Amino acid sequence: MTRPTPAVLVLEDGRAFHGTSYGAEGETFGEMVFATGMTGYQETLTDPSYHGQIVAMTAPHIGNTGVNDEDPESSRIWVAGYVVREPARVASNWRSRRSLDEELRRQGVVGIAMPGTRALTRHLRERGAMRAGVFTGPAAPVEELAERVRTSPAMVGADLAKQVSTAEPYVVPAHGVKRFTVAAIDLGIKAMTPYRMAERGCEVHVLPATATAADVLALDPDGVFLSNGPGDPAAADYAVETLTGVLEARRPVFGICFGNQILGRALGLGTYKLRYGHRGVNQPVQDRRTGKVDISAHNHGFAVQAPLDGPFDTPYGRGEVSHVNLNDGCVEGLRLLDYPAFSVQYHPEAAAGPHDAAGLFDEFCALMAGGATGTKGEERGNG
Ligand SMILES: NC(=O)CC[C@H](N)C(=O)O
Repeated sequence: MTRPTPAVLVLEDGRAFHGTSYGAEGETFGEMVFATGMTGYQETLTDPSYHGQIVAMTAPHIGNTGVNDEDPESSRIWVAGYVVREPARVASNWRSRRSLDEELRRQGVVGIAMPGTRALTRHLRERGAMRAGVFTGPAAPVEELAERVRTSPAMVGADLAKQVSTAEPYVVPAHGVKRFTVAAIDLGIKAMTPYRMAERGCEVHVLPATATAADVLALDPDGVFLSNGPGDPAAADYAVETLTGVLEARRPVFGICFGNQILGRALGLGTYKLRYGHRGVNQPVQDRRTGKVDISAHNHGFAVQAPLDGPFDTPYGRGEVSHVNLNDGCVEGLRLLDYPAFSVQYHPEAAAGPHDAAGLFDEFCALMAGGATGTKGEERGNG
């Protein structure tokens, strides 16, 4: 039997974890984060929001159901590196086409299987997300590797949305009768998001991250959607500028995750880096208006800073924090009170699940139907 190739994960603070190579061999650098979903590793790997991050799975056994051709959220794996405790030796599922190990190799994704995923998670929880590197094969001294990690790019200030966005616009047709035209700005969009809108009769025009407000408005959309995406929202001024143009044209707006942060910025709010972020499928989020709690899918390392004690002024009338996270109290949603726009920091498209928040897509459709708010009609009436 051939011996497995050794691998080491080195954090920027010098802590190292030893294991064996999983997936492609080589070396990789990125921000070290952990994801707590027990299911949905394919959706995690292919979520463009993970671009630039090395993801450790806290679920101890990964790869059990192999890799299928239906669940990817984009055309490729985006994680910079992958860390698991114990890879499944057998992939078994009726949809499985190949093993996860094979898929990681096929796509050149460097990973490590190591016993210390729990210690790693506790370390990140105490010290916060930090840069890391995975190195396979005969290892150089850890201090030397840590020094290389410390010279790799940091997540704060990173403008990554443009790197994952579609180069060309494309259209996802409405299922059945078309009710709305949606312009969706792809900052790192997941496949399930336009699908959820198409299911509700939206014809979704997906536009590159650098689309201008003029590009968006040229479609005469009933509503504008801002997607999730990787990187620091403070570095995406172009998206804020586009959204500002859209808000000035008074079109209904819905944003998810990065989109929530961009809406926050367009309203004049700041964003900040969370200590270690939320990545998983069981985060409790409370709707402050109804008190209802949704269990929801998350993947964010930044959050919006907004007043929690009541409505605040924005250039478009009053705004409020619509949702908060019950684990750490951070802002999970924004809503304008005098304008049809809202956003959430989490993932109602539920890929992977849960589906508690799916109704938010219906809320967007209700805003676009616009009877009550009538903003598009108003604008047209005035023009
Ligand atoms: N999934 C996302 O859209 C993530 C948004 C942003 N990159 C963050 O980490 O907070």
